[in-house]
Amino acid sequence: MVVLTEPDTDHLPIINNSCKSPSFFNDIPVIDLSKPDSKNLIVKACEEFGFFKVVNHDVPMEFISKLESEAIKFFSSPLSEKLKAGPADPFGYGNKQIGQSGDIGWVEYILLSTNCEFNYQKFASVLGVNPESIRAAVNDYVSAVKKMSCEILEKLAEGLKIHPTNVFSKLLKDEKSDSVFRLNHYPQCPDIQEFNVKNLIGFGEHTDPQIISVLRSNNTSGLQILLKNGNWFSVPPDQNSFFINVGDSLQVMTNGRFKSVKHRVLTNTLKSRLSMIYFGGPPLSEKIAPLPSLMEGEESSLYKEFTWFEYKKSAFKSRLAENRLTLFEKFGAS
Ligand SMILES: C=C1C[C@]23C[C@@]1(O)CC[C@H]2[C@@]12CC[C@H](O)[C@@](C)(C(=O)O1)[C@H]2[C@@H]3C(=O)O
Ligand SMILES: O=C(O)CCC(=O)C(=O)O
Ligand SMILES: [Fe+2]
Repeated sequence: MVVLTEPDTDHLPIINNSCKSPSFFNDIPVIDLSKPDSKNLIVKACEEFGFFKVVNHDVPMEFISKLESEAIKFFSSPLSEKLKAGPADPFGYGNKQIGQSGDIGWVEYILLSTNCEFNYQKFASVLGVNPESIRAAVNDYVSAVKKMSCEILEKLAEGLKIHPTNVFSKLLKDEKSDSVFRLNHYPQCPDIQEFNVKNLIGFGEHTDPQIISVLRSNNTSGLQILLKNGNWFSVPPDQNSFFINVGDSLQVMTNGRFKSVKHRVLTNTLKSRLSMIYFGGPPLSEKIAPLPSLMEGEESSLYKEFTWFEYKKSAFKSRLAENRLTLFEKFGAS
């Protein structure tokens, strides 16, 4: 098994060092959820970038801090202990290997499903604590972030003038919603500087397959998004806010009006990064198709009919950087 020990620059994906470091993207749309005009700003941000930052949210800081401190304790444990909570197949503790198709990055993580009974015992024994305390920390955080995601999706529907406004949020609220939660830890990597390598890939470029992704990180940079002009931009970290990504399924439901945003994480060689991401997905049996109320005039669907189960099955066999929607496009290459 590959473990996260010394950086091995022969095997880790590295960004060409001769490239200029991407600049910070200071024009990220900032959505204040307490403001009445936020619904229109959310639509604009999804159309322009598929990405935005949320402030004035109702997620209690104590839920964030509690989970963050449990995650720090977990990732600071000896590797031999952490490996007992793995391998990620896809759920569990993963180290360097991302997914099942050969992708690697300078990252260790915990991936779990929000609706399946999860084996918290595995994590709790690493921390030497009661599994119930970990379960509670994850559940409190995920429930609050899911509530905020539903609020955002309802505002989005309002902004798009879709009725009823719960078309998207009901998919996350469904008890069979196939949502995922992930804790990513990108250890600091000072040794790498000896190799004159500044940019090591933590999590390679990709889009998220679900409807919406909600990310919170500590104050370490690393996240980058690809803009329509083909340039990568670094997202200034903000531990008090959330960053929202449009996922592939929302792209399909809006018939391409919103694009799922390509993003990646480069490691910060001096500081470790810790991120928590909630991926809101529909039930497995849900048909993913453009909403009829969004189709204008003679507009026809850009996508073949498929269920989330079919998409997920195909997505989880793909490489990280692949365009997973191509297979499902009506007029695509396939
Ligand atoms: C290489 C892969 C990892 C991934 C499954 C996949 O085959 C392609 C999509 C990847 C992704 C990206 C967003 C989320 O982090 C994730 C959990 C997901 O739903 O799709 C991961 C998958 C993973 O890490 O298993
Ligand atoms: O860890 C991060 O900051 C982002 C990771 C990510 O994009 C993912 O897990 O899908
Ligand atoms: Fe992602």
